[in-house]
Amino acid sequence: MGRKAKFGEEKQKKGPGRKAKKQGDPSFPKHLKENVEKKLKSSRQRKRARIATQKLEAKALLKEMKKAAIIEEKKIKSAGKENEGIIKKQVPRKKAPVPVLKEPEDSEGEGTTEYSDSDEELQQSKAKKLTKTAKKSQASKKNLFDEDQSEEDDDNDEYEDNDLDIPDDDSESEELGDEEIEDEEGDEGSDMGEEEDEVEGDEGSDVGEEEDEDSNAEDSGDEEEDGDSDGAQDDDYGDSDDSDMLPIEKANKKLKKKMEKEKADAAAEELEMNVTTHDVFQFPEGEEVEKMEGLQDVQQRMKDVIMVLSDFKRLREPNRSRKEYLELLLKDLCLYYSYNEFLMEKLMEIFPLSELMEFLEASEVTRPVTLRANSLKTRRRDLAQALISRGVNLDPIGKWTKVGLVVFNSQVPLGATPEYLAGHYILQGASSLLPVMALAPQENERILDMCSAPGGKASHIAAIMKNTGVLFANDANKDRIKAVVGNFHRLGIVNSVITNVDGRKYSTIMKGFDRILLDAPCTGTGVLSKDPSVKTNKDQADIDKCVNLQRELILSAIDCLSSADKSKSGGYLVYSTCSILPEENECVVDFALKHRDVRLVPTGLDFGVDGFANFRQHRLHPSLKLSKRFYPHTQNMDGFFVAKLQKLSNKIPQSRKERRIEEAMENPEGSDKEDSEESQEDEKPVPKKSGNKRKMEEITKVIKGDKSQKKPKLDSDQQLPKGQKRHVQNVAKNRRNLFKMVKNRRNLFKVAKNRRNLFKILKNRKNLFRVAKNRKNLFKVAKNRRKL
Ligand SMILES: C[S@@+](CC[C@H](N)C(=O)[O-])C[C@H]1O[C@@H](n2cnc3c(N)ncnc32)[C@H](O)[C@@H]1O
Repeated sequence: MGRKAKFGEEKQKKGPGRKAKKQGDPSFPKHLKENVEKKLKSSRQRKRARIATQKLEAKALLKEMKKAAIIEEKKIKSAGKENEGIIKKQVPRKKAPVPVLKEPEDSEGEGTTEYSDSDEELQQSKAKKLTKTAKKSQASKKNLFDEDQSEEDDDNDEYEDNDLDIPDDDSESEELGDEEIEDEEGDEGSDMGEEEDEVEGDEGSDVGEEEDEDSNAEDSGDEEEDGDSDGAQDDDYGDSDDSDMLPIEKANKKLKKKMEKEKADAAAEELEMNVTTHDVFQFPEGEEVEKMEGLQDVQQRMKDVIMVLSDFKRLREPNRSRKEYLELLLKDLCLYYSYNEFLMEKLMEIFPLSELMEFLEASEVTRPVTLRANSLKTRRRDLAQALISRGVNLDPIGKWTKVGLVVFNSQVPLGATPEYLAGHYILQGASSLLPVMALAPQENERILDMCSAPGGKASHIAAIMKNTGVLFANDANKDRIKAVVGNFHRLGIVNSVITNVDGRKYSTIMKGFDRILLDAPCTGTGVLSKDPSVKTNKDQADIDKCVNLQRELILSAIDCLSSADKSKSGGYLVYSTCSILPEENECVVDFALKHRDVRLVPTGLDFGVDGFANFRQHRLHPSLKLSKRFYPHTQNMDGFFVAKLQKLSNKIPQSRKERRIEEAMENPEGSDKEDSEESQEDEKPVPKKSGNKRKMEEITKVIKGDKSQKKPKLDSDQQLPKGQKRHVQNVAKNRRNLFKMVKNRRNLFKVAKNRRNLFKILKNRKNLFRVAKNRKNLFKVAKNRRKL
């Protein structure tokens, strides 16, 4: 039998039964006493009362689930698209508490009891739970690192430091820890307000009446009652399949249905919007192009144009070309994302439209703060523990690095913690770990970082070398080199020589390095979120300037390198930039492949996008696919390029063009094929001599007649159509002129020859005068002699 409500009476002591312990007797205000007594006469009414209570429970749960779903959705949005991403755990261990709904399946009784509290109680219990789990969360992280430590105490190598990888099946405490974070966020609370009201409103309308009438018949506690209640639920939900379900399960089912419906509605809405767009979008005329009310209009037009371009045949306006649509899109993209047209065009050449949008969006979002644990001074797990205890929320970056940590939020400035000052870590973008990993430095090697300031990658190299061998850290910028000195001191690097030399001249100073990192100066088009000024201040001249410097630096770096046959460990060069422009990346490496005896080898990085082997008019070496590109929209890291080269010998191969010129000099009659591709790639101009030679050959051909070409047989001029006749006449005229030119030239030669002869004659004349003078003198001498 169910417990009866006691109106105004003192509580009766109960026995030690489970239910008696769990729940006190229900009590009601006295003024309701009479009504309730009347209304609690039939068992049917009591059943209905139970249903009402269950409904209440379900509503409360529903509300919780909605809250969690909204918070989760917000988090996912803010975390950006990281599905493919390497830094996946930017929003770590945050799960909507939806799975909690399954709990009652395993432990029915508990589930019912746990969620049968009133709304307020539920909130209170949650708050308590959160306070507990807030502590638990930090503790659990510590434990995680502790476990790693005990497992890997003998592990000193950062490449083997496989510690912090958090299992996918996150612990409960982690989930709850996140709930805590969610609750702390004030704005979420305000977002939820509306939702709560809605739910409460629903409650009122659904069960308000029954609640008033029957809420005192809460818990029967015997089996007969349970059976009845099932029946009652059947009545209520009208679904015989649901009869065995707990209210929580029903609530879950209901929520799922609601979510599906919302999803379907959203899809339908989008479809409708698209269809409308198809019908409505008209290419703007004249001033309409500039006349946009706001960014939303621009955005809508961009979407429309992309849609048209995606199915151009069907959706275009008949008299409009693809170029026109692209130009309109270019304008809108520049306006919407604040780029200059030059850079936007460059980006449009690199990415297909859909990917371009992803890239642009990702470039609007700042990348997560990441740091590298300095393995010379600490282990990543120890550092993580220390920082966690200071209120830093962090995680390993990903499985691909053993030293990187991503920071979600911090209560302390990361550049001023005792750990930072003691050199236990350095703040470094995730992407800047990649070139060093590709370089794979070894202990006791001689390594050069040609452009090292401020020393992030160089210090990473030194750490992997474990302070053995010699690391030359160079930079041409005197001021920036100071940062290298500072960082090296802080990080405890003692195997390094810091130099301040123009990298282009380094090979004249020092050679014979086992490995070289050339992290070249570049336009910075991969780090737009860090430096948005790049969006507007770059032009072709900047790119050309960078490319020329990069070409010179890469050749110089190769010249500094030991070749594979001389260096025990290989003679490797890693070329990297934080630009995504192929001109600064693949094209520079391709240039090096043509001008030095090097080959591309795999970077060893098993993620990222393959480099371009073809790009627009550039036909690059196929092995350029071995290079790697990294983008903010695919890896959630700065845009980056990494290529690894191995030097095979010190030979300097001639470029094809140089070979051709030499051949032409040796054999002027030889073939003179044009290689358009190379003429674009190579900077060196063709010597004038060869150009004149070619011109002369052409002239001779015209004069003598090109035997290789069939002459058209002409019977008479009358037989030719008008246009051709004129052409033939022109050719004849030109031919005559050429003859004249050649004749004149010959005459000029003759004139010159005659001039030369005249000079000779004059010279002879002078000599004759001299002879005559001498003769006169001789006569005088003879005369004097005779006199004597
Ligand atoms: C991309 S930054 C290098 C970043 C560095 N590798 C790091 O990880 O901290 C490029 C560097 O190249 C340097 N640089 C520019 N021209 C140079 C040259 N001709 N020779 C050597 N270094 C140069 C710049 O001063 C700049 O510090």
